[in-house]
Amino acid sequence: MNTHIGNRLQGSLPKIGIRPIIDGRRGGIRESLEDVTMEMARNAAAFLSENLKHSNGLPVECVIADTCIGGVAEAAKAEEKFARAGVGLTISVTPSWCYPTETMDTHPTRPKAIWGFNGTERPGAVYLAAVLSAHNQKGLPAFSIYGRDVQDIGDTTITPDVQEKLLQFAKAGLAVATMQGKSYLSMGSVSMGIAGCIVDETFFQRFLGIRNEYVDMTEFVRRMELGIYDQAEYESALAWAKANCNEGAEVNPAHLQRTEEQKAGDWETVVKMTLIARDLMIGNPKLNAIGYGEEALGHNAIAAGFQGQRAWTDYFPNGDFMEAILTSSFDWNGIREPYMLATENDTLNGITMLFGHLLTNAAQIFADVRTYWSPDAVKRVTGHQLEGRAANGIIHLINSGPAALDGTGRQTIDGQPAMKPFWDITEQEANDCLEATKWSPAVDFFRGGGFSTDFTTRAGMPVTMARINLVAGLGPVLQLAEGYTVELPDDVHDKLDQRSNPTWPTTWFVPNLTGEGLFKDVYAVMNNWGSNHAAVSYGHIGGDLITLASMLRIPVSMHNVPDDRVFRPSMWSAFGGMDPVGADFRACQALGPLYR
Ligand SMILES: C[C@H](O)[C@@H](O)[C@@H](O)C(=O)CO
Ligand SMILES: [Mn+2]
Repeated sequence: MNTHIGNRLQGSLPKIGIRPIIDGRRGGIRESLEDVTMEMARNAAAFLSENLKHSNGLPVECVIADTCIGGVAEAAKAEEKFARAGVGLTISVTPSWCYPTETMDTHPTRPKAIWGFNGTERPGAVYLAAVLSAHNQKGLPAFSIYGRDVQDIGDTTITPDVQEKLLQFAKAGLAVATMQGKSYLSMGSVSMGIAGCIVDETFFQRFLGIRNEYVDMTEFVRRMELGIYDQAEYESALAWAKANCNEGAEVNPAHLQRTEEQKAGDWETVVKMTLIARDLMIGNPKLNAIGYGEEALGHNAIAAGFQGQRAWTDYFPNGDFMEAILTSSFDWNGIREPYMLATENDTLNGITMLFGHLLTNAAQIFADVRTYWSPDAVKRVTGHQLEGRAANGIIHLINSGPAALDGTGRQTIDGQPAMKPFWDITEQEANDCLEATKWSPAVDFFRGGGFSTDFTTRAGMPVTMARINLVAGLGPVLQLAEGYTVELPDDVHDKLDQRSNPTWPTTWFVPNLTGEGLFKDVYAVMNNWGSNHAAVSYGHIGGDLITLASMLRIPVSMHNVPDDRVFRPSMWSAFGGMDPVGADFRACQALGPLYR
């Protein structure tokens, strides 16, 4: 049962502003267009509200300007209404010719789209072309939505191609607006010299509109020792963990095994850590009641990371239970929105997870990009010939201990494995995810013990792996690969898993190949990955990620998304539409980050 709506964060949910644009000439023209234009706006609003939800489960609201916008006075009035309502992105709609610079949305940072009706009784497409040229000339990029087939004026249906573009734009625009003003919370600092953990405040502030917050991991010790957590919740959480988390095999040599007594203590610690990390991220009113008003507020963190190794894990139980449970869509409180929490405080992977979450509303898998297994290598080691989707080789995604339990693939859509928004997950599915997961005593890397998440993702799940990298002289770049999860015969899996780490969560991934360049073969994808980590989202969401990246002015260095799902502001084609990858880099560089 969906007992919780989403996470409590400060700041209102962004709305979509709909701007009905009209030819302002009175005495016949404007009058003839009023109804059809407003109707187009109402249709767009209804369609978006019916099809979109915020990641916390609440419906997306649209705000329509009070009147059609025929000139600058009405544009300003709409703007005033939008500012009051908290509009985070706009869609201008029109079936007719109107006056571009007098009616356009000139907000400097808000994502914008224009839907120009494809009819010819009145020239909506002429306006669309003219207003896009104005946007491009003024450096205010806008997305162009233009139906493929001519419709009759007054036809209120939104054709499937237009629907797709409205949704792709709106999802990415909502993600941009949702991130704005929130925080990323680093719990600890840089783990084991991993560069992605270094907080680049300029990136957060200027590209994402996110502020950076920091706490030392000693804060966990203080809260555990002084009892700064909700005692009643702690008891129910511990009881739930005991009842629902199956302990996995002990694989440590005898001299490294922790005693039963130590393990019992470790369970108490990891449950407390989970409560504390969540309270640090979003606060907890219960702490107010026990005299900790400041702690009750939290850090308004839409995403966070936990350093773990090694300052913490050399002495305390590792963060695997905390990271796995918080990034999952359920816990002792029931089914709820997953938290975006990066292992090793890899801030760049944490933000990639956040992108995936805001675009899919579902949990994300944090993974080490560990091994490319060629068909020959698998054959040599196991005697097995890879076949089917795995025939060209596989990439072993395996995080160093935790991953969202949604990653087991035990939720389904039409019988196929999926990771779903929390409001679509059934209690049975949550139980199946728990059932498919073992919690094994941590291995030798973790001197302080803890319990790692061991599962194997079910085959046949369409997924997208992605990663933001920071590159000197370039800034942030996004890379992504759409593909599928696969499974191997048990004995083959075990042989490969044993070589890596049998106590950690495995996703066998196969990218969709194009036969050329970075997607020439599976090896090329592995070989061109920009770091040790990736975030894995449910579905083929490369198109949505590309749209979002373009809004933030983050170029995409590597993707395998078919052309018809690449949707960027119209300005991009002027930077060299014959060479879309190069054009993306040039456009992002010329515009600079979204926020100054
Ligand atoms: C346990 C190891 O130290 C792992 O944490 C390490 O291989 C990584 O995950 C690096 O990202
Ligand atoms: Mn790692």
